[in-house]
Amino acid sequence: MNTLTTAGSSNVRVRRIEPLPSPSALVAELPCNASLTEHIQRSREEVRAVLNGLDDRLLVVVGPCSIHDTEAGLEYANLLAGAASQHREDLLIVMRAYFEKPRTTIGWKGLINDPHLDGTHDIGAGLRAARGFLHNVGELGLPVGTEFLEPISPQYVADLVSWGAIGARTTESQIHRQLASGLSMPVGFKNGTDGGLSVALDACSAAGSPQAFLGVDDDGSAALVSTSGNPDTHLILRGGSDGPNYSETHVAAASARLAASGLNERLIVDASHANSGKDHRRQAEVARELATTVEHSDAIAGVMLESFLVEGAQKLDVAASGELVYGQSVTDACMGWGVTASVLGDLARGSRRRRGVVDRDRSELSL
Ligand SMILES: O=C[C@H](O)[C@H](O)COP(=O)(O)O
Ligand SMILES: C=C(OP(=O)(O)O)C(=O)O
Repeated sequence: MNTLTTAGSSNVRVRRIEPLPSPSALVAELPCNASLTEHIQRSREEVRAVLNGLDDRLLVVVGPCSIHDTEAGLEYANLLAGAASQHREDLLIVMRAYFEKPRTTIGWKGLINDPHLDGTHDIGAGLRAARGFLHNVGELGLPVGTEFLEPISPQYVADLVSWGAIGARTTESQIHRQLASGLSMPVGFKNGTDGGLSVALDACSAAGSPQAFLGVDDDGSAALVSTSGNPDTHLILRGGSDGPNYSETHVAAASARLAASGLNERLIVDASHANSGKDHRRQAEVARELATTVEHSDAIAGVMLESFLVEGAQKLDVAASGELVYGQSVTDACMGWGVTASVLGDLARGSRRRRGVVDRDRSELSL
């Protein structure tokens, strides 16, 4: 149903306006039951404790650049749940499940915006698919992290999310800082695409403060939203057009700036994006370097990795209905599962050494 009014000077360039289900209607279809609620609350607390240094594990946010096929995403989630359990003493693993993609210019904007990958933009189905996916991954006992891009979509899915990110292209946006101030989970801000840290530091301060802004309520009606501020904001280093920023020197300098600004000096390092030049092979090398840095850097609370079942990326042409390779990214290139499993092992070893736990591999070797 098109509810567009074109009278006079309004909506001159709008083609259609179609109603969507309200957040409360979608939540009622797929409610967050008591055990899921308990899991989400507990995992948010765990993420918070790691970020604040109260839990000495390393947070690892790992998963596809974007979820475009929920079946392949769930197969990946099952593998990751196994790794999360294997490394639970050393790593707090959160699955990266991104449904909204910020684009440099144009391109597929993610499962919520275009779930059929064909330019039909069935956002109602996209919201339902994203919520269903989060529900299924939550049932596996795996916490999920996502990027929040649209200011309205969190009302449909945020109750199932344990960690949130604001991307490099929106960290400077007041709308996204306001949104983060009201989100119920810890939220990381990426540094700017130019590599600048100031925008992310400003974002952490703004999102940590109470805000009042325009939003929607659970019934989808326009509403004034007043927030208390998010005390769990933090920085994510993702490199920039001025080069990577994952080295120990970069991390120490960023941490010192955070401390000087009265912000959490512990941060997350993204091994992908401008820290790897979007090259999945380079990403694995960066991640292994980070595993070594972690051993003697308390500033690194977490690491982000882009990983899927099959390595690399494939081109998505929304106009052509070509076959897609199952389990391979349609946005940025990802590490394949085999390399990911080995990188997780290295990160677990780095975390274990930082925690001062005797490394069995090493002590056995020295016997
Ligand atoms: O992580 C994803 C991409 O890096 C980001 O969405 C920008 O992608 P683009 O430059 O291909 O549009
Ligand atoms: C878009 C992303 O990253 P960035 O904002 O750092 O480009 C992402 O993590 O998917």
